[in-house]
Amino acid sequence: MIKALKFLKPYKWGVLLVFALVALRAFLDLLLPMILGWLVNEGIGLGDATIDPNIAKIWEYALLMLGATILSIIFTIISGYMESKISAAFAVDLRRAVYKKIEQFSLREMDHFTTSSLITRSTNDIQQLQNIVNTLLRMVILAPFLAVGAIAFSIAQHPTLSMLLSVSIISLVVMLAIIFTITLPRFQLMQKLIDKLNLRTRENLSGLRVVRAYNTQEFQAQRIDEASQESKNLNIFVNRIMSMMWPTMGLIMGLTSLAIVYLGSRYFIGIDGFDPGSMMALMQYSMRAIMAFMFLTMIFIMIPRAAISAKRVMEVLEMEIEINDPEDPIALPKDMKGEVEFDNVTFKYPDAHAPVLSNISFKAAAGKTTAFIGSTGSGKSTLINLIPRFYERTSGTIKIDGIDIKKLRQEDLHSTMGYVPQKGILFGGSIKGNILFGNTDYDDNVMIEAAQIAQAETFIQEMEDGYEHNISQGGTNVSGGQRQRLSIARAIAKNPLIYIFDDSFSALDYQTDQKLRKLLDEKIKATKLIVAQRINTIRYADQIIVLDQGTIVGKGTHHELLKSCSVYQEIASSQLSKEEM
Ligand SMILES: Nc1ncnc2c1ncn2[C@@H]1O[C@H](COP(=O)(O)OP(=O)(O)OP(=O)(O)O)[C@@H](O)[C@H]1O
Repeated sequence: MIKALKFLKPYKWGVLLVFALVALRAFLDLLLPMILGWLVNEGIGLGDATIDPNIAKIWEYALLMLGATILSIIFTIISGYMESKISAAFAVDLRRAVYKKIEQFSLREMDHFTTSSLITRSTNDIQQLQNIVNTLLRMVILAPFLAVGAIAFSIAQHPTLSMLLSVSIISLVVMLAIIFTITLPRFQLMQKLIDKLNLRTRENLSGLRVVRAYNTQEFQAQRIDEASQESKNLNIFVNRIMSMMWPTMGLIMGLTSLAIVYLGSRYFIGIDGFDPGSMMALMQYSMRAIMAFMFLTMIFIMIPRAAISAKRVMEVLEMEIEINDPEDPIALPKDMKGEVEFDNVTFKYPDAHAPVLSNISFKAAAGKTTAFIGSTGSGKSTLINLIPRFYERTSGTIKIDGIDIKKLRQEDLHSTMGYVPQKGILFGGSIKGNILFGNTDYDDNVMIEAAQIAQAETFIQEMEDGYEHNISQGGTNVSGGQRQRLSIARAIAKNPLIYIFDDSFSALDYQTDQKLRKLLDEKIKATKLIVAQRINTIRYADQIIVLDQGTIVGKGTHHELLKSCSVYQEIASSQLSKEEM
């Protein structure tokens, strides 16, 4: 919690001003009952029927009370405005920091938190913290100030009667302690249930078509309903208990007033200068003291609740990032060629028992095409993901032009690469924006040539606004093949040294696949690393690496492998005709 509150540091002067305003307000609030007491005694003259009301005094004290109230309102408005502004700015800073941190996450850290939980943490949890900061700014000074002030003034009015307050305050604190002992542990559970609800809703919405096609709407709805019921039941339970808080407090306040009036008028009035004005003031101070203890208890209660959200947010911010830039990075040489080398690389997923890649060694020559093939789950995507350091190899070395990629800044490393993921990913915005995503020159000719090579130009031109056509969020208004081609065009427009195609041609028809690869070979002289399922996509590659259960079982050209590698032969025979073989 304290660590999260450090994000308030840039606003320390604002916070101090709020505290000063709140203290002034509390001071004015404490003056009011005293002035009321004077007004009653000196103005109305209650308790002595022989004295006429002193209208001048009533006016004087009434105006004094009005002035104090107006000032208090002004301070409250200004401090309220500042509290909202500071807490909103605090939330923005925190959200920005969380987002910045998540951006540095490797896939390992993303797997650790899960996307849904990261969304809840950066929205709901930060919102909770914003609310708490807002409330704390107001109460952290007000509550102790009012509590001490109200009790001191009560004692000054009548030490014996003010003992009643201790009974009221103890009952209040006991009542609140019971309520919060029951509810607090449930708050943590509540955040977890929100995570779960988010996860299920997200899963269901992104797989909506599959859900419909398999007529499992009811089953899915039931799963969401289950999560939502759990959250609902818990919310109802917590709110039911919390709803007892205000009425009980009202009861305690009422009983305290009653006791003061009864005991005061019966036993103490007229003794030792205890007059009706003092009794009224004492009543008002008691109310304020009870309120103050209510605020104080709420602070103690809110802090653990906020601490839960703060902990979840700080977990993200403090997550040790596995993949960091080296302290003393090597600058990218100017004349890079783009040779990629794996030297005895082994990789194990964090929670897995066995490595998915073992002792991988190969060299992908600069400017040549190296392809990876193997059965599903053989480790092709994992291998290719190690090159941009999306995952960190467990042992061995990966080099580009002889430089260990660990010795490069990640930004430099990524600047050498055009990465096309298995699932074409597009962003909301124009086609142009998507293609020129990594091209800092924003050159239209580059865009058009990239689209031509990627076989995307024809369908782009058929669209009403051509390159300005709007891509909806997640690229849902283009087909799978179009999405892949636009992703490929994006990599080409970046003009990288090394291309990484992670099964990026799978949604293309045979003809388009052929044309695209032909143009890639003719026009692009960079190093190409291609993961593919189809032999036809890679048969002309300069080198083909065959993977089986995470190890290399064959290396060579199509013809060499057909002769020497049984796994390759098996894949080829399942895909090619006898003549092609
Ligand atoms: N994030 C992950 N955490 C743990 N294990 C994983 C993770 N991703 C993949 N795996 C496991 O690693 C192995 C290799 O997966 P990978 O995706 O690299 O295979 P692939 O050859 O690319 O498969 P495909 O051709 O089906 O895409 C599989 O057994 C898979 O279950």
